[in-house]
Amino acid sequence: MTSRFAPVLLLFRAAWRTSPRNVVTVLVCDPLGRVAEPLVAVGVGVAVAGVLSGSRPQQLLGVTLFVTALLLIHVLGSLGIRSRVRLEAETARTIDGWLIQAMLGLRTVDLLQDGALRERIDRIRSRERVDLTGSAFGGLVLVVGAVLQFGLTVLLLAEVSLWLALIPVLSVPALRWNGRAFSAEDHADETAGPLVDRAGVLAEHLASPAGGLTARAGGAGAGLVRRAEELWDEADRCRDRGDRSAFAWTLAGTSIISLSVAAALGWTAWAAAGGKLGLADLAMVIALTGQLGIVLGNLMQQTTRARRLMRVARDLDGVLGELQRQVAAPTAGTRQEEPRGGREPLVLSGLSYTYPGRAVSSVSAVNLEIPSGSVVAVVGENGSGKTTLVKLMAGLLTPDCGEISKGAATLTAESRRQWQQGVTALMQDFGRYELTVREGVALGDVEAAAKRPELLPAACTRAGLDQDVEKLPDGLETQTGSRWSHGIDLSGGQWQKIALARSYVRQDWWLFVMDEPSSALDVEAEARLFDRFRELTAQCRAVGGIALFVSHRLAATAQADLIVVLDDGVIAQVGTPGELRNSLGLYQELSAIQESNYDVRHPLDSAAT
Ligand SMILES: Nc1ncnc2c1ncn2[C@@H]1O[C@H](COP(=O)(O)OP(=O)(O)OP(=O)(O)O)[C@@H](O)[C@H]1O
Repeated sequence: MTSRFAPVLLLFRAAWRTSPRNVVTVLVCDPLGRVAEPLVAVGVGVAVAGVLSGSRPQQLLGVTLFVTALLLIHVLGSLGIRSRVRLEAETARTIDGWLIQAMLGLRTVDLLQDGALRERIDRIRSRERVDLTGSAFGGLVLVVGAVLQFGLTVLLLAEVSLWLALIPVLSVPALRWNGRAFSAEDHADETAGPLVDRAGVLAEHLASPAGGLTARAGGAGAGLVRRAEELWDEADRCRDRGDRSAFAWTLAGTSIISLSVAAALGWTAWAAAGGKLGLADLAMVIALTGQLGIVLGNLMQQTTRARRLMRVARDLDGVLGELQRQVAAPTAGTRQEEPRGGREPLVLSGLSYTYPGRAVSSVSAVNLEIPSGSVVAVVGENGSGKTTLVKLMAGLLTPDCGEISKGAATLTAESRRQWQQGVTALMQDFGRYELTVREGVALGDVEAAAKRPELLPAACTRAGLDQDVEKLPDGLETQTGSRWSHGIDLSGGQWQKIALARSYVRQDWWLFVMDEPSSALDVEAEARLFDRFRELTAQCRAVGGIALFVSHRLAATAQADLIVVLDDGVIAQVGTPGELRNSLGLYQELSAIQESNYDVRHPLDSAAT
């Protein structure tokens, strides 16, 4: 019962939160405007009766009713439409805000790694869906209006004759057939949706500067366009099939409605000819049956739309529910001490993690003790689980089993917030925020940056961004990003330096995570970054913090106090740089490969000797 009405309640809550005034206006104006339409016919009937009986007051009443009904239709109609359009646009924003809030409420990214859920969220957040969800509440009110209008029309006809009232009721099957038309369209949309999405990915790629370049450089553009067109054509064929089927059902529905209206008119003529119907009733019935086709058509249209809106609302309710359940998931019997720097080591025991939908664990039974005040390098081949491991330590993923603790603090669902409070991170998939450089860096700790603006230039210098900022037209105030007409697009390395500077803004950390911090940096910038590791080591020692960095560049690991070598999700080796260089194993193998690659002599040099 609750779950059935939950989506409707959700839509109402969203609309009410957005604008109670507009909700009331829509609730009052739309249905009343609809109900006023049959009253025009009543006005006609009363006025004709007044003319026939020669009663002036009755004539006046009829005309007043007629004019008032017309006024109500226009005034309430236009007020209702205005408020509904405003409400729809604003509610769409409220709902999108709720989704973003719910996603931000997740302390881990576990759920967001689930491809199926991501797809559902992306679909709801797509422009078209957001608009549809925003209009859902107004759409349901329109259905209420259409039902009331239909009900009042039937009642007024019943007032004249029960036979007459039965005729529009007979056309109710048209609504069922309309449902079939909706299902046919819906099925076509479901089939065409993934094809359109794939074509969209190709089109988006081709339209982006980077994708356009790939297409031109490789000469693959024509092939990609052809593939996108094939996908669109296939989607169009699916939709055409759906449209044909829907058209057949709709035609059947509208035919039965037309037959009903014709039957109503026929009965009226027959009854009038037989003297069973007075002139006043005749006038009202003709006016009502004239409207009947429109009333039934409107009912059909609104109920179809309502089905679509309800499906979107159910999707939204399901996704929000899933996200919120995760946020509120209780964990019993856990400690909530806040991890701090200090002397206690960070201890991982029996830690394993498997991504949703994957059969194999990305991190398996990891046991590790990391002393406080140390800089730790995590190395290994592609896909060995380095990012997964550091994300687990940062509290961004929830292990399937095992425990992470530091002193009295254990990382649990309840303590996650405090745990993350002391983490600063530069992740491999860092965000490229197209803001000013200052704003992009300040995101590292918005409050600290507002209180102590001097943190920003210092963080830029530490990240090696200062020289780039000097060359930008407005320094720190330069607008970044090619989406803005006055925006400056940055190089991959400059974006990475901004992300690095962001991680340096936070001051009160005990865990500093850098996942491939130099992947986009040039040789000089990379050398400066690792040179500055001495500062980081000193900082770690001073506060008892831990700095973790993931790197493919094994030479950089010489700076670390400890190196963790991962192989297929398990720890293959742990030791100091000296220990690992001198022991046989994966670290030595990988180092040998890298060194031999850097040692390759240029062919021209070889030829000269
Ligand atoms: N979101 C995800 N969903 C499913 N599997 C994932 C996801 N992210 C990573 N994996 C898988 O987990 C394994 C470990 O990935 P991870 O990113 O931790 O490796 P890595 O050592 O950091 O690799 P790289 O050096 O390429 O960055 C890989 O097999 C990868 O395919």
